[in-house]
Amino acid sequence: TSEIPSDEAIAREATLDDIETVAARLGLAPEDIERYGSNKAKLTQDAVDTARERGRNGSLVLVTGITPTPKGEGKTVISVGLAQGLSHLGENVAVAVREPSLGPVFGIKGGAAGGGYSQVLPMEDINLHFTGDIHALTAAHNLVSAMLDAHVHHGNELDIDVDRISWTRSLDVNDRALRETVVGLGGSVNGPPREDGFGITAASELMAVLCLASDLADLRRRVGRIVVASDRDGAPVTVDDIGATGAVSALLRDALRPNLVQTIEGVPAFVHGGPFANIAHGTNTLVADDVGLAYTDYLVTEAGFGADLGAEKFLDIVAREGAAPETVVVVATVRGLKRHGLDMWPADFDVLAKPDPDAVRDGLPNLFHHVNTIRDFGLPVVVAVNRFPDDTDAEVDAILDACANREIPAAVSTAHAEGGPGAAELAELVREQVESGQANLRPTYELDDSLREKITAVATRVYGAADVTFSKQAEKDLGRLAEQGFDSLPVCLSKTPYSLSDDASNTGVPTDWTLHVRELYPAAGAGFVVALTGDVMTMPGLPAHPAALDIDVDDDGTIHGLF
Ligand SMILES: Nc1ncnc2c1ncn2[C@@H]1O[C@H](COP(=O)(O)OP(=O)(O)O)[C@@H](O)[C@H]1O
Ligand SMILES: O=COP(=O)(O)O
Ligand SMILES: [Mg+2]
Repeated sequence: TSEIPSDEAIAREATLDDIETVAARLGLAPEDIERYGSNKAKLTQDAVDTARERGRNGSLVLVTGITPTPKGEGKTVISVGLAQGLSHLGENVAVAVREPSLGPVFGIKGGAAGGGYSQVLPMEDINLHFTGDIHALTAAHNLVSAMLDAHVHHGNELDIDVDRISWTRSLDVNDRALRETVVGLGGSVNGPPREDGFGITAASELMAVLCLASDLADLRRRVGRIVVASDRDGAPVTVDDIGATGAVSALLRDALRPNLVQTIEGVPAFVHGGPFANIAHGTNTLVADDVGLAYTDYLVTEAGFGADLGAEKFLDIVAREGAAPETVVVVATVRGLKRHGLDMWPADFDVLAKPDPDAVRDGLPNLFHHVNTIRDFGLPVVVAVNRFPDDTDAEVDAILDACANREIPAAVSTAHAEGGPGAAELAELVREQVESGQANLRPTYELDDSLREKITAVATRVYGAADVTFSKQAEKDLGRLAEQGFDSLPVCLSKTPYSLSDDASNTGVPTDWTLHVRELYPAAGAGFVVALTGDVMTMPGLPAHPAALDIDVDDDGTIHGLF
């Protein structure tokens, strides 16, 4: 067992700088921030506008990873640790990560604020209510639902087909009981009854819109374009059509401004936006990246799950409008590679804790698949071996030796246990790769490719699929999307994160497999088409022993059990 105190104990021991001191490290004056207490702030609109004028001077470093276990392999920890490591090298640096969703906080994964001596603080605030952005998104999302049902109730002038309302409701909770619901029961005063359901707020298209909008005017245009239903002629009905655009934009006005906090070592941290990468595009807001790049020389940011999900979506969707990375860090862990080497699903963490260098070696093909994917995008890669306390030298060396044999720059990080100094070697390697100037991003597909070609390109070149099949429903969707002019949008594939394929039990690098696309729908506001594969759900469920069982608060207000 590791002798490192719990994340919560470390967070409680930490002394935080006043948020104005942190802002000053970015060259921001007190009037550039709106304080939310002494350790949190939002940037003012003026500060965001000034950042836009300054342009993206800094270099973006994207952190991704191998195909993970359900506990995650440490991308957020490495993102924070690397930013602290670069700061120790004297670099002007910030980190940008997503805001944790209450779903995983009370579910399996816990918070997403990093961990150990590489976490962003104040951890409790960030993991719970923070500055209210996710609450605002939930309210805005459900206002659209309420106005949609009210429109149907009061005469349905738009002739909305109640059996083809694609906009379900949202809550920031893991609750499988809400996946399929019926609303409008109780007679005509409440009706008409219809099938509905809930997705987790992280999966709401409003979350994606918040993360991709460049400013309030752009957010408003995107909100208005969101397709919420079809009418009885099959034509799309949008948020504009039901008149909800203004109210929704008003609810999201403050949420659009980036949140500023700090890492445990005082490095400025933007925590803003929170889409997951299996059911959405999985990276923080474009605004936070732009502000971070305007005020620093290095901005470290993370894309969710493995490189086949968050990184592919960052590079093929976000980087088309936002900044492209100068270097990509692929995080590998002994436990994550062992799981592949042992062909293990579900992950048994007791077995994974047992030293087994051979199993680590047998799992390496998964790491090299992701390294090759990033190199195919035209970007330099650095492998970060995120060392856990019980990892043995033999297991760590198995990874380092194999990287050395393939001339892949790699470094061990002990940033979880030691903070920035634990990522010094990693920071040196990353700085070298950034300064090499070799980055030359080339996306997986062109926007004028058909949706079918785009999906096939991602499936074969990034996932390693041999072929792609489209269900009858998906074939119909392809036709309708082309008719409605959505063919020129990028694609956002919704897939299990636990396998390169659409079947979580396929570990390592599956070969000779076919990706099954079952349905597609337009995220016209976010500006991409979502393709559903396998049985990925937009509303996760709680496990038998959810983290919530171990969370409590003392009478003096001290919260326990968050991690
Ligand atoms: N080196 C490490 N030692 C111990 N725990 C770690 C280490 N790296 C990550 N963790 C823990 O593992 C979990 C997943 O880490 P996280 O950075 O959130 O992964 P990801 O962002 O890839 O999902 C978190 O609870 C984190 O505190
Ligand atoms: O979207 C998932 O993000 P993590 O991989 O950081 O949990
Ligand atoms: Mg993370």
